[in-house]
Amino acid sequence: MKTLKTVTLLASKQQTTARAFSTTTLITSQKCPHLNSESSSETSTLNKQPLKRFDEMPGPKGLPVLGNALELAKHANNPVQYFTELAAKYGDMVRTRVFNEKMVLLSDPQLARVLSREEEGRITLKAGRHYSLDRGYPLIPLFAYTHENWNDMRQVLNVAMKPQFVNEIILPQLTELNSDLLQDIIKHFKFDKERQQFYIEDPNRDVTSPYAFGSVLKSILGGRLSKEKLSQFGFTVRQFIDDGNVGADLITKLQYLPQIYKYYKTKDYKEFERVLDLTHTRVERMMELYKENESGKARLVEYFEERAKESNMDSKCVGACTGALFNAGTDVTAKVLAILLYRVANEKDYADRMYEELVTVFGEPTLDEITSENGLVVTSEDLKQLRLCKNFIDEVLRVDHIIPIRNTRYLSKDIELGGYLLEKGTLISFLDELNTQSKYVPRGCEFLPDRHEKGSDLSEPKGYLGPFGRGARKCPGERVAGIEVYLTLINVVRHFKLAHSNGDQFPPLSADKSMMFMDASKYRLFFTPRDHLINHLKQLNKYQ
Ligand code: HEM
Repeated sequence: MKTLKTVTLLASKQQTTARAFSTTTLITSQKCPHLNSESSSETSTLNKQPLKRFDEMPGPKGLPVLGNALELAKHANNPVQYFTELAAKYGDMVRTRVFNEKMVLLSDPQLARVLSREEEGRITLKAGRHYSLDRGYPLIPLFAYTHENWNDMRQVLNVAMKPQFVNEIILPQLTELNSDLLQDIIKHFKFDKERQQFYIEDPNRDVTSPYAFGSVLKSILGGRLSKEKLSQFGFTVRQFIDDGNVGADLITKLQYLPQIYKYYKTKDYKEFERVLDLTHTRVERMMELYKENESGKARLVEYFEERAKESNMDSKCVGACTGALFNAGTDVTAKVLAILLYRVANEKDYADRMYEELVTVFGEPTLDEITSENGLVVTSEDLKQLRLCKNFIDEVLRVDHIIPIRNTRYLSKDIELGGYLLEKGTLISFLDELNTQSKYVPRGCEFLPDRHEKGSDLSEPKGYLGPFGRGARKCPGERVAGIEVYLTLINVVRHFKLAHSNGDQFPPLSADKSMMFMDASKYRLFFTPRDHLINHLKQLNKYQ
């Protein structure tokens, strides 16, 4: 059952309304031009209307004491569908309650943006906190309470977000992985004789996961996943990712169960401890193996160290932040990249146009991009010229977002939001799903990259919450992820034509515990190599 951190509830309804005009933080949203009047989300204080209370917000009827606990528990395996139904029925702000803990489901992306920027409160992952304190490890922001000093550690993570580091570190490091990515794709090719095309059994597992892992490694530690280094790891990339996923599932499960593990190590907690110990040792091992910067180019770890020193933090903090970035940055990006490939396969006209754009910027594709040590050299000047590719990526991130319930904030103070007074301790989650989004974005359910052209009639209204969030808690890996997405798109489109097994329809995403993903066992992804590769693939005996 999903229960949330216990909150101290405020006083009576009368007190609440009386305070409504005084001590709260005002959070408003611009009125969306595509929004009908019924679902307007401007705060009523602008019209000097009294603020409404949480209980006045539309939402499913709850039971005495339990609130909506049973309903939420019933849908725990598919919360996205349930929350989408709630949003369709009750509107942009839906209230639910688990015992005395208040939750709001917010579907207005502009209000979500303002909230993300204004509110720094976030739920604490309790099992991770307990584990770190038990082991004497520093608390990463996800494990710290909002009232604690989480910001010093967060400033270390934020080093990865500095705009100047895209040009100085992230892109120069990641462009060197271009040929590895293409070689890895080819390595996993199987030939479908009937279709006379190649396919990859599981693009996420086989290609995009190792690439996402390797990209975090390269940008932070400047290292490559060479055979020699891998043999010294003592673990495989797959094991790192799989154990990370086990840890993520268990931390979510333990969050919603009584914290018995504080007194007695339950089976789940022991397993959680085991995988976290493994991750910890593995990150330490990688930091040791790549202590010397083998790339000869700037890398992030030195800047993490510098930032940590400024706040008098020791090297353990740098290790903890590096671990957090590996954990948070691999699985999610791998899933996004796999979906991107299916989109390229689905949008054939766009893929052709992107190919032309890439030829204009980089020239005709060559075999050397696959066989040379680093592959195609991509600079930030090149990226600036890739307008179609940029629009395509923006649309993939808008339409195919894999975390539809996200940017959750745990109110650290009372606020006014969308005409309501919401009390400290309320949990607000943003639901970003096409049906709800299409109230704000013209033809929002359609995949139309050109909407991201400046001045397009179909553009998202200004002030939208992007896929990585905003404010102090936004994703610190945004720039690393952004470059990974670009480079994957560039390399794949230059060398292959893609198709999938679901005809003209984009294959529907599946849901696992908290994320959406493309299920490759249901929908196959096919590759047709461009002409310059055919001999190479014949020499590799791939056509059998
Ligand atoms: C396309 C891929 C990615 C998407 C869509 C994504 C999205 C997000 C979102 C929505 C959040 C929560 C933000 C909030 O609460 O407002 C987040 C947090 C986070 N992301 Fe990402 N992310 C991606 C890739 C990455 C990468 C590559 C890294 C590491 C290099 C990373 C590291 C993190 C970390 C460490 C946090 C937690 C930050 C904290 O504790 O304050 N992410 N991400």
